[in-house]
This record gives sequence, structure tokens and C-alpha cells, in this order.
Amino acid sequence: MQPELVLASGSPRRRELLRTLGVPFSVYPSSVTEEVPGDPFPGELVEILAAKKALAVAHTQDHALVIGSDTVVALNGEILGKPKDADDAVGILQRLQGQAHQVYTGIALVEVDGGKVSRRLIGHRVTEVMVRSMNREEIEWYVATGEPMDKAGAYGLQGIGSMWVDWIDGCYTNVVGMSLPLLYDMLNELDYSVLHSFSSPENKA
Ligand SMILES: Cc1cn([C@H]2C[C@H](O)[C@@H](COP(=O)(O)OP(=O)(O)OP(=O)(O)O)O2)c(=O)[nH]c1=O
Repeated sequence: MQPELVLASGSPRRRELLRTLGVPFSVYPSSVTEEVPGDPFPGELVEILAAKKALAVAHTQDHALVIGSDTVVALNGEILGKPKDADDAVGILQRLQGQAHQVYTGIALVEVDGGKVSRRLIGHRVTEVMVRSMNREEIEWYVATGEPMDKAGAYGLQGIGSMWVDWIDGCYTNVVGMSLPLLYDMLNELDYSVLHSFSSPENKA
């Protein structure tokens, strides 16, 4: 029997993404602080935080595959997370517009068997995103919609923000919160078959 999938996330985007796989899962958001010691590169940071989230929830499980994830935006090597407030969101968007940046998302998969962590995998993907030039009115209007507030880089590619994204280079779902091709590979590596667990017809387009 396949273990239960547990999504260690409070992100509605990650829930939607996982739902598209059509496999049963439950959701247990972790309450870890998104702080790490030192000054890691973006790829290291998202892997550390993804593992931190997954392990925090893994310790509450008996038999499960726990998924943790973390997304940051990097602009010329500088890491930008979620905006602190509306002014911060305006500032982030002013910096992002008119040049390409990178979106890093880490995924950690932790297998728990008999209440103990038996195996774990960690990985990340990078997607380049070009946000076109936005004028002050557009930025302030966009921030006032509220969409940027809980998102790394202060925009949502899956939402209104798509109006200002000229192109992306790499995995789309990686930008929105979790690369599904990466997750699929990691699940296979830990012997979990999406094909054999698929049950939900609700996602037929
Ligand atoms: C760049 C980008 C980010 N995001 C979101 C995905 C993530 O939810 C969020 C990054 O914040 P995270 O700290 O990675 O995740 P979270 O706090 O929302 O949820 P949890 O830690 O419980 O898993 O930004 C989008 O929805 N669209 C985008 O285009």
C-alpha cells in the first residue's frame, strides 16, 4: 500500500498544484520560522527551508510521505522573499520590472515509517522570469489588489501579475510554488507511483 501524501504547507497555490496530480493527500501547514543561519545561495536556502518545513510535519506522522517546499526570488544574486507590507511590495516590483530575475523553489520529500524518518530527498529548480516595465500607477494599482502580498517577489504569475510577465524560461509550476515535474521524479524515486494512485477525475480539462 502506498503511504499517505502529506503537504506541509499553508500555501493555497501548492494545494492547487498538488491537486492537479489527482492523488489523495492531506494538508498540515508547518509553523517553522523562515530563517536560516549564514548567507546561503538561493538554491541552498530554498532546500534548507523546504526540508525544515517537511521535517517539522514528519515528526507528527506515523506512515507518510511529507512534502515541504519554499520559493524565493533572486535579483542579481539578492534574495527577495514575500513583501512585509504594501510599501515593500511597491519597492520590490519597482526593482523587478524591466529585467529578468530567477525564481528558486525547493522541494523536500520525507518518508516516515513507523513514526521514524526512513528516507529523504531534497531538490530545487530555477526558472527565469521577465517582468516587463510597469509605470507607477500600474504598480500601485496591482499592489492595491492584494495579490502580491503573500507571494515571493510580490507578484503572482498565475494571477493578475501575468499581465506584466513577458516570458519565462523554465518550469511554470516552479514559479507558482512547486515544480510538478521535480515532485513527480522525487515521488518515483521514493517508490510512490502517481499513475497507480490517480483517482480524481475532477481535474479533467
Ligand atoms: C513568484 C510567485 C510566488 N508565489 C507564491 C508561492 C508561495 O506560496 C509563496 C512563497 O512563499 P513560501 O514561503 O515559499 O510559502 P508560503 O509561506 O506561501 O507557504 P508554506 O511555507 O506554508 O508552504 O509565493 C506565487 O503564488 N506565484 C508566483 O508567481
